Amino acid sequence: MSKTFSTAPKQETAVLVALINHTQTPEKAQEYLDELAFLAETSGAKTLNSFTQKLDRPDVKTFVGKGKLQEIHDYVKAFDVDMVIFDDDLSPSQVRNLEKSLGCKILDRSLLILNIFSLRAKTAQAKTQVELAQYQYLLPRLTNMWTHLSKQKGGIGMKGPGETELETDRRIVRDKIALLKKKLEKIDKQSVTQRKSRSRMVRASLVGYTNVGKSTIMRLLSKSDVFAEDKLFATVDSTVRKVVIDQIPFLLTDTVGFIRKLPHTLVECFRSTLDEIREADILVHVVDISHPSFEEQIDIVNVTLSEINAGDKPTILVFNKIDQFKSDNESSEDDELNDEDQTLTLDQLKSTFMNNEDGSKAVFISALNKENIEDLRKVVFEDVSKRHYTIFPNYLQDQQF
Ligand SMILES: Nc1nc2c(ncn2[C@@H]2O[C@H](COP(=O)(O)OP(=O)(O)OP(=O)(O)O)[C@@H](O)[C@H]2O)c(=O)[nH]1
Ligand SMILES: [Mg+2]
Repeated sequence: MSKTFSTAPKQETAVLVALINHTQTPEKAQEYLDELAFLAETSGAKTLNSFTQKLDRPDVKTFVGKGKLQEIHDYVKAFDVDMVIFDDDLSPSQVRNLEKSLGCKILDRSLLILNIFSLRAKTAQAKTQVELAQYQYLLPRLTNMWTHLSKQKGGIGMKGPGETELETDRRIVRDKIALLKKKLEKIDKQSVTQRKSRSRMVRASLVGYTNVGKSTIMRLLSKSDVFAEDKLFATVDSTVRKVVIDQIPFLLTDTVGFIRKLPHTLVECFRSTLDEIREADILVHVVDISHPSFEEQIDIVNVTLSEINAGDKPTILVFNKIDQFKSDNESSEDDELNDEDQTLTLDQLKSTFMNNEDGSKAVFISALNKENIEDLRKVVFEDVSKRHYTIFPNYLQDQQF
């Protein structure tokens, strides 16, 4: 967290707001706030403070109650904060009320994630997908904040007689959505053709929560230069590389990471990118074992995989960052207040996950220190070659001609 993206003097400042429901422990709530702060940092904002309120359901008008709102207001004024970021989606009227009461930019979690995606997207496909998701997010919220749109687009004859600005804005956004959808359809057709042309190879996809080390592993396995960074959603486009292990070629895809409360519009718009996962023969599910909530993250990834109909593929579980897991445990042993059997040891975790009844495999590695990478290669290779020989029973003979 200490590394910030830029030291430019004009870095925007933010405060975070989250609700804690009765099922959440204070640790869990803190962790969610840390993740939100990480998202804010990734999009370039500096978090100054965070506010929480114990509430099972957000206040319909202002998300938090009156007293809390006053507290946030006083802080925002005192420190001249640029934006307040809420951990859940806000309704248009909540945004309006909050803007009025707090007098600064109001963002919710989806908007933040969409921002990051738009900063990260590189290919035409990803850019179009994000833009579409942004407009779809915008459409139902076109009440107050975006009326400037029509002013920008004014003068190009869009504004019919008797229409209000808002209606014009809505039409502009709807037209834009239709246009982007058409554009995406065209790009998607091209990628389907591309995927078909390489369908003669086994396909494995790296999947997992964001920032777990997928791109780092991709780089190790394919010896290629894939962008990895300690930021959320470093990868938004999927990257495909041909990998050969023991004469058997296969395709390895690095994909966009998943996260809690991933905006639904985003999942929808990324459908074609997620096709890479859906059409994969094998999933390599990467987990950051040093993260306190790695088990919850596994669940979130599994739920998201089911949502895109990729829930029942043969899967290799790769527990990454074992280097950090050790040091975390060592430091907690020094802590006298630490509840002794709170965390399982690495050995205990290994015996839990390596003896899976469903026959799925687990490997424990450190991509950073290149620990157990040969094991990983072996396990991936076993599954790839099994699959390969089912598709091409005579592969080695064929190769001789
Ligand atoms: N300590 C430790 N750090 C690691 C390990 N593997 C990767 N990292 C770091 O974790 C961060 C995220 O790695 P990435 O490879 O970008 O993760 P990713 O899953 O591709 O992330 P997204 O593309 O953002 O979803 C980087 O700072 C890596 O250097 C590891 O084994 N140990
Ligand atoms: Mg990545």
